[in-house]
Amino acid sequence: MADDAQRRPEGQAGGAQSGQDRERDAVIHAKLKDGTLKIYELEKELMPIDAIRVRRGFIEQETGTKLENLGIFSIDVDRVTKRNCENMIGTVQVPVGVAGPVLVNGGCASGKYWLPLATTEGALVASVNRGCSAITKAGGADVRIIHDGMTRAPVFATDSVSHAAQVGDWVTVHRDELKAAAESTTSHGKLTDIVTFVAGTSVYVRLEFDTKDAMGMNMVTIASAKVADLIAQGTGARLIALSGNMCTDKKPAAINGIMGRGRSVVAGVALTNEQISTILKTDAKSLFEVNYRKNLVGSARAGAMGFNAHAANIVAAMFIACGQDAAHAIDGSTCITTVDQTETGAYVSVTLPSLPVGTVGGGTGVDTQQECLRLLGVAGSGTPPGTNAKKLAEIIGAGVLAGELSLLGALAAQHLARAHQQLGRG
Ligand SMILES: CC(C)(COP(=O)([O-])OP(=O)([O-])OC[C@H]1O[C@@H](n2cnc3c(N)ncnc32)[C@H](O)[C@@H]1OP(=O)([O-])[O-])[C@@H](O)C(=O)NCCC(=O)NCCSC(=O)C[C@@](C)(O)CC(=O)[O-]
Ligand SMILES: NC(=O)C1=CN([C@@H]2O[C@H](COP(=O)(O)OP(=O)(O)OC[C@H]3O[C@@H](n4cnc5c(N)ncnc54)[C@H](OP(=O)(O)O)[C@@H]3O)[C@@H](O)[C@H]2O)C=CC1
Repeated sequence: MADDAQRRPEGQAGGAQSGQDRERDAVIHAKLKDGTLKIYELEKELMPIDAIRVRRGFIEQETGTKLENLGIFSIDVDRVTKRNCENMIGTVQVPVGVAGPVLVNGGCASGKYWLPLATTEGALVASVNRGCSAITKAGGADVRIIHDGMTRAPVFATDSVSHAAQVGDWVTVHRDELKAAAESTTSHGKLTDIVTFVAGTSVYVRLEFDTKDAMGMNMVTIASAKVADLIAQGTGARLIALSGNMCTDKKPAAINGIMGRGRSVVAGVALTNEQISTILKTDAKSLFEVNYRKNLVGSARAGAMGFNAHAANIVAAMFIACGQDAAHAIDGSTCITTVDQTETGAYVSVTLPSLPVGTVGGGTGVDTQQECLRLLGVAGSGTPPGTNAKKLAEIIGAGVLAGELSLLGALAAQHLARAHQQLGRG
């Protein structure tokens, strides 16, 4: 943790610049302008808080834009400039709302949770809040992790299709050796599966890891580099790229939906007719029909890879609040939502095959994001390792279920436009 000087926003207590400071900044700006100093080298000469101010001042000059709000923040920039962001000039503030409490009956998460949602979309928090209320009144969401494994798939070039097939055979025979090499790079990660895919002379080796409480992309990438070197040495195949896109990271892909990636989560809740009527202002039949014609048939007709209403909304908002990699919101979009009519109402579920989340590493240590993780009781390493990340995945699964319930309800009741008129444009 850095001292207060590191966190002090310019313009707040002690942040006012003296004439001497301004002169020093002007000298550095001149060096940046003539290229004798690069903007990414500022931290070598200055404290991070000063490097950020000087860089921002330079960008203000270069673009003729005043950036006074970007310069107001409370996070520990000493840590962030080392681990999370290069060429930092400030922060963007995203409003965080809470929804809940939502009762979760999970394999790891158990109890009532307030969900932090970072968003600028009016009506989103209200919607999730309504869904949480429905879930909690219904006795809670059943949530389970059905698969857990982060993947990296290097691509190799071979001389012929028979050579490509040999690479697959070699990997099978040397599996234990590859596992030992991968696990020598990490004290937490475990190599749990290896699957090879061939396309002509290209071979993709999809390596899957249990990453415990880390989302794991750095951990898995480092371990995969070691494995890839052994495969190249042992088979004569040429390593073309450590990521061959069969991982698949940050692109929507059927393989993630079928085989899972990160934590695969299912969440479901049984609602009574009374709960559907009083909380969602609709009935089970309408909920079923909206889900069928919109989420299932509509998505199929559109060629969509997700069969849901707005799962990515909740995933993105919770990912941003909780320091997850925001690009992975794309994985949230592949959710499948189902509505089964029952004798007493409806059973609604969401299946998220790919939810890459962690409670250590990446952005989880940034002060504001860490507070959101603490709010959920999942910051840092779990006991045993892995349980905190699984808890977080289950809580997000319940949040997605809440969002789906509320939006399906609003669509069934013809309330969508009204809600956004009232809450999204005030
Ligand atoms: C807006 C509601 C919730 C009103 O819902 P309502 O049932 O008319 O309102 P209500 O006044 O009867 O309140 C019901 C509950 O909603 C919550 N609630 C109500 N108001 C608030 C508020 N101000 N702040 C926080 N929570 C609020 C709260 O839980 C409350 O219960 P209570 O606590 O009073 O017992 C509802 O109409 C709704 O959920 N609409 C759907 C809005 C939505 O989901 N928008 C988000 C995404 S839309 C989008 O981005 C994707 C899209 C649509 O394009 C995807 C697609 O193609 O489908
Ligand atoms: N490299 C890439 O290709 C990509 C990187 N990213 C970025 O990667 C970052 C996330 O990578 P990730 O590997 O999760 O994070 P970090 O790189 O921050 O590493 C996490 C490390 O924390 C250590 N650790 C301590 N306690 C635990 C615990 N309880 N469970 C698991 N690990 C623990 C592990 O060390 P040890 O291994 O020594 O045990 C682990 O490797 C994000 O910033 C993301 O944006 C995203 C996509 C691609």
